[in-house]
Amino acid sequence: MAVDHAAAEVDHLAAERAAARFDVEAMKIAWAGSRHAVDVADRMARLVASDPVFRKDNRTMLSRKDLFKDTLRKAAHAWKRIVELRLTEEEASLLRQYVDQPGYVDLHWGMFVPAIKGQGTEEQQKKWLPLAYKFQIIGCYAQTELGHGSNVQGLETTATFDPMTDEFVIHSPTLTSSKWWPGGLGKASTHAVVYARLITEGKDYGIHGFIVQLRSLEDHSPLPGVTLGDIGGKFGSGAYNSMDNGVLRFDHVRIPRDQMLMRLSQVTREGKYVQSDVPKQLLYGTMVYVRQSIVADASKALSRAVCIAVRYSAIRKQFGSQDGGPETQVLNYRTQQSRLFPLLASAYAFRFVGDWLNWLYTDVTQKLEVKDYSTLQEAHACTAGLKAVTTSATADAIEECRKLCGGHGYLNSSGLPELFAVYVPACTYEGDNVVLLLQVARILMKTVSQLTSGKQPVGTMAYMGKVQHLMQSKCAVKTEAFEARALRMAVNCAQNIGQASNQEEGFYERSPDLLEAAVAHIQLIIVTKFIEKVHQDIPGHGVKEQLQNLCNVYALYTLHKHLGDFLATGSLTPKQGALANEQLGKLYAQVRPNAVALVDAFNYTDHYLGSVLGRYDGNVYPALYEEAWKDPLNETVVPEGYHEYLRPLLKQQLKLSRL
Ligand SMILES: CCCCCCCCCC/C=C\CCCC(=O)SCCNC(=O)CCNC(=O)[C@H](O)C(C)(C)COP(=O)(O)OP(=O)(O)OC[C@H]1O[C@@H](n2cnc3c(N)ncnc32)[C@H](O)[C@@H]1OP(=O)(O)O
Ligand SMILES: Cc1cc2nc3c(=O)[nH]c(=O)nc-3n(C[C@H](O)[C@H](O)[C@H](O)COP(=O)(O)OP(=O)(O)OC[C@H]3O[C@@H](n4cnc5c(N)ncnc54)[C@H](O)[C@@H]3O)c2cc1C
Repeated sequence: MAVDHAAAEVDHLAAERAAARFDVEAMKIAWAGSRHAVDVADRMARLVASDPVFRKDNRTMLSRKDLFKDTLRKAAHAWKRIVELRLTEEEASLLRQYVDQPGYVDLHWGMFVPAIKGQGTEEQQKKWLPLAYKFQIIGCYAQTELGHGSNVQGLETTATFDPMTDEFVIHSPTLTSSKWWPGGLGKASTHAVVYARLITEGKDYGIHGFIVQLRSLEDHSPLPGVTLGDIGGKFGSGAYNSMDNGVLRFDHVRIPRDQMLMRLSQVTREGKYVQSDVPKQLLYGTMVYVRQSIVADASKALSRAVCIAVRYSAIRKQFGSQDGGPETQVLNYRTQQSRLFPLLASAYAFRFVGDWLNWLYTDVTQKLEVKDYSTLQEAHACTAGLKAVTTSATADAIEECRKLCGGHGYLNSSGLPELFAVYVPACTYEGDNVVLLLQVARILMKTVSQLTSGKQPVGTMAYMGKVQHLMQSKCAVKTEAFEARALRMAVNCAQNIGQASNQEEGFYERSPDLLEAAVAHIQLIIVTKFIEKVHQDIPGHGVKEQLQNLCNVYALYTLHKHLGDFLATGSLTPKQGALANEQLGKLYAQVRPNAVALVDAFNYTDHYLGSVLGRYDGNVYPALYEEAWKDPLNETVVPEGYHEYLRPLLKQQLKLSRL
């Protein structure tokens, strides 16, 4: 008798859900942060999913031009709905998230507005923000140039003050000074916050921000002296090609003096440069803000990939029966579990560390308002380091999820290729991950050097103050081992640098080790914040236990993956390392019955997930089959090109065979 495999697969997810040993609804709250957060997210996700304008299943088949126009249409429609429904800022931002298509709006709200808020005076905010809030202007963040991205101090664009006219002259003196990459610049933006070297009274005062109008508000044409366009197609089909990353050159473009963002420093009518009493690093404040939001985004992207891979692994069956009986769900293979469950645990880990980072950012911002700059370094180290570690891990994890889904993972309809292509530049934008980890390493070296002077490290570096204890102790398999590993790696680097002829040379020579020391420090933060989370009061049947398991999986997996560090620094013995690995295997067995419910707790709609493999109902095979027929290649039975290229070839073969 023919078995209806499709019906059997659907039943599988129901059986998986029934087997879960915890309250999924309560876990949704633990994941989202509150009942309110679950409800708002749910409402916005459904609003987007039910609106045909937000359809995205055909995205990878659109040409670049059509994709861009589709992005403009979606952005305009989203704005219309936001205004019509009088959505709050929280609701509007979630709605944009669920539209799930990179576009100029991200940079307008994500960087242009925050740059004016952070670096503009009150007057400048009063003038520019209402225009931006109502979309009467569209803005982008124009910092990176063709020749310089990572090295902000190396930017070449100039803003020279002309006291005769009370204007700045913005100029691109070389090809390499062309602004290159800013999202939204290529086709959509009317304005930009442009970073340029401020020159007044013949002196170069370094990089400052300026609001510059680029396009006419009448017909969108570039203003005189402005040359701009899109920089061209990017990695993957669909994906980040919806974004108009742009190029921009200035030929002596004049702007009024009051368009220099003057909260941090000013130029007077006479051309005098006046430095405010705030640290100049606040110029980098917008980047700090975006880096913390990128950490929150990492858990979103990772949880999407993991949700697809877990559900599909529960559906997919291979081997296990020689006699026609049911085959084994691939989720039951130990290898599948050991590849997948650490990623599931990482999604939760990044979610909680992202929440903590958001708290830290808010706290630092409040302190800055009362001129307390004491936590600026902590904010920089944590945002830079966590951005680097979480985005690298997430990009690798999405690719691993694709492999975990076998051949079907390679299809666009799995959603994974596009998710990867959209996500992977997060390792580069907002600071190349290596460059950011070296920033963390510099702060670690500074902290180690201050230990001897008796200065007590604070915040996430406080553990370094326990130097006597951590350098000597034998550690149990818990946070202390992570602390000892991170501290010992940092101290080793500092000692090696100390032997070099000078500090800079030593830092340069030891930079590969410094990267690893920085990663160890950041992983300690992630583990610590996860542990702190599970120590909180978490309501709901079995929820705390599940989070405890995932926390242990994250910590032990990280330990297993970096066992070399733990052994080399003597933070663990080989026996402890082996025991930790044993324990990890046992934890996977505890995660297994809960895996599907743990990804259900992310509460993603099928629309947002965008994957036939990750469908909530598990009805994978009919959906895959149906999806294939939608490909433009299947619009005709005989392909275009048959008469030109296939038929003559086939006829020729026929003639040859008759010879
Ligand atoms: C709800 C809304 C959500 C919104 C989300 C929106 C997200 C939208 C996503 C859209 C997608 C993509 C957007 C991408 C946008 C971009 O990519 S914008 C461009 C980003 N560019 C970079 O990140 C450049 C990276 N480079 C730098 O940051 C600096 O050049 C670098 C820090 C590497 C070096 O700077 P230098 O000035 O040369 O400084 P140093 O000598 O190394 O350091 C001097 C001291 O300053 C301290 N420092 C450095 N940075 C900061 C900082 N950000 N904050 C505080 N302090 C900082 C550093 O520790 C040194 O301190 P010391 O003197 O030792 O005490
Ligand atoms: C999709 C996307 C969107 C973007 N959006 C914007 C935007 O809206 N606005 C904007 O201004 N910019 C934007 N950017 C630019 C982005 O911020 C830069 O690309 C990023 O900061 C990296 O700089 P870079 O390209 O100069 O890389 P490079 O610094 O040239 O990196 C090349 C290599 O050199 C290495 N390297 C560099 N410096 C060091 C060092 N000191 N020590 C060791 N290794 C080093 C890096 O690790 C990397 O391997 C965007 C980029 C992308 C990809």
